[in-house]
Amino acid sequence: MTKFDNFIGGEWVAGASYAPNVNPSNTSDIIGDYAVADRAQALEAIKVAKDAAPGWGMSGIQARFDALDFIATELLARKQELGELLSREEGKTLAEGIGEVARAGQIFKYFAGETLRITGDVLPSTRPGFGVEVTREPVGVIGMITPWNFPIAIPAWKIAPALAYGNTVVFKPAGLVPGSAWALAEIISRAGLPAGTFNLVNGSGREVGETIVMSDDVQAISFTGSVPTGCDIRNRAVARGAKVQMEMGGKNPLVVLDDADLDIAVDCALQGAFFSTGQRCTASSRIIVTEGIHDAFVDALAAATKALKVGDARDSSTQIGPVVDVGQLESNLKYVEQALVEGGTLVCGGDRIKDKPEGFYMAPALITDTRPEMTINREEVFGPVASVVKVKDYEEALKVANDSQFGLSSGICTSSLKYATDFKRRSEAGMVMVNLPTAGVDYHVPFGGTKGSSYGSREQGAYAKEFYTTVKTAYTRSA
Ligand SMILES: NC(=O)C1=CN([C@@H]2O[C@H](COP(=O)(O)OP(=O)(O)OC[C@H]3O[C@@H](n4cnc5c(N)ncnc54)[C@H](OP(=O)(O)O)[C@@H]3O)[C@@H](O)[C@H]2O)C=CC1
Ligand SMILES: O=C(O)CCC(=O)C(=O)O
Repeated sequence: MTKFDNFIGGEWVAGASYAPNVNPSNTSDIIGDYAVADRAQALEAIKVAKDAAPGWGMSGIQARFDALDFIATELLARKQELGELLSREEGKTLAEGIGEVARAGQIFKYFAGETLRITGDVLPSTRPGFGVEVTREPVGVIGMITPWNFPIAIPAWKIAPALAYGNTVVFKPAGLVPGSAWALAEIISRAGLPAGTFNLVNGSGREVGETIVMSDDVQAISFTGSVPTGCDIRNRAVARGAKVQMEMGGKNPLVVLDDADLDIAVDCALQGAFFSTGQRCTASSRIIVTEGIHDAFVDALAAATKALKVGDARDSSTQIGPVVDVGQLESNLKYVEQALVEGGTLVCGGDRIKDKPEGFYMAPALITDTRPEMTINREEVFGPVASVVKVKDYEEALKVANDSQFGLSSGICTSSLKYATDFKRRSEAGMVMVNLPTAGVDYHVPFGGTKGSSYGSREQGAYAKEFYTTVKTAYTRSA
């Protein structure tokens, strides 16, 4: 079995132990054994990142551009091969896996360009004879803790801006998907960065993650993952004075109004709820439908859901891959069961697919007759499960849509400019979609939410610099 090491201080370093990377489409397929770092190795990665920070922070923008452009170009050239690896270890379809690798490449291209666009301000002072300059400086060492559902795009949208703005990186990927992280690290290892600038420390959240969170030598933490883990990290990192940025999920509403185009609405719901096996923080897990279109919409969505082909992620005919692991599968099934106990009606799916015991396959679940206060409409499921809430009119739909502890993404299907405009203004979400699925975003604009979904400044696009830089104001006596 091939062994894959961690990357610390410019060297490939054996793990304190190794863990197998299992294919969720077929659990007899082991992709490789991946290094698992211990606390001492995490501390070593932090130390070398700290040592490298002054040098990389003072590096020229051409060196940063060249490194990021190199990474981008290789990711784009190898998107088929790396997309296949991603599908094999995470379970999203091959098309989605290839698309995600391409997206990671585009993110690196974008931030390569951003290195050439770092600006500041030159101002007169209020005092005669003085000048003022406002510049963007690196923050220092950035710790990155990432989830399993976007194993290359989420690391890319944290690592690329961190390096572009002159920071060094300690990257801890999710334990379930070390393969994409390793492949990305291997490309970065050849990008010409000084030793210690970028470090991969695959290891457990409890040991490696906590070491990163609690180290005073890590100036900032960027995290994506679950609410409990994110809140715990935020509380501890903020208490020691670190800068933090958290993306912690959603319970994203898709509103369907009577005047919606039925085909567009069904397509948005189907894609938003079930594609990527529903394992997206932007998934449309609450579908809020006005009463005039409700029955026709549910009938059409049920027919489309039943027709979805669930299967091996790398089979080209598959539309929905497996759930990522057995724990997530069991959790999804429990949420379906609880929705029925609380009064929901199961229209289709909601069970493990019996004739595919080799993987973690679940039939996409559509549940109707749900009420806003039911557990299924309050908590993030993170699987192929959608619930429908019937409402009287637009105002009630908006109220139900906003009635959530989360506020990541929201959507509306309507042919009315008036309702679309009003929804964009009054929806309490960080990202709003009109006649589009709640999931599926561009890489050059901000990503993030309101309320319990996010904390700290936005990720992606030019707004990323708020997190990855600190502002310095310099005064000069010029006369
Ligand atoms: N918002 C989103 O994009 C995502 C949301 N989720 C939600 O989270 C649920 C559970 O998924 P799970 O993967 O366990 O999510 P977690 O939030 O537990 O994991 C996310 C990352 O945090 C790490 N981590 C875990 N515990 C700690 C800790 N104490 N200190 C520092 N880092 C830590 C994990 O490491 P390790 O993998 O080694 O445990 C992983 O890298 C899902 O069912 C889903 O609801 C999950 C993934 C993404
Ligand atoms: O909607 C997308 O494309 C991005 C979603 C995402 O980042 C997530 O679900 O974690």
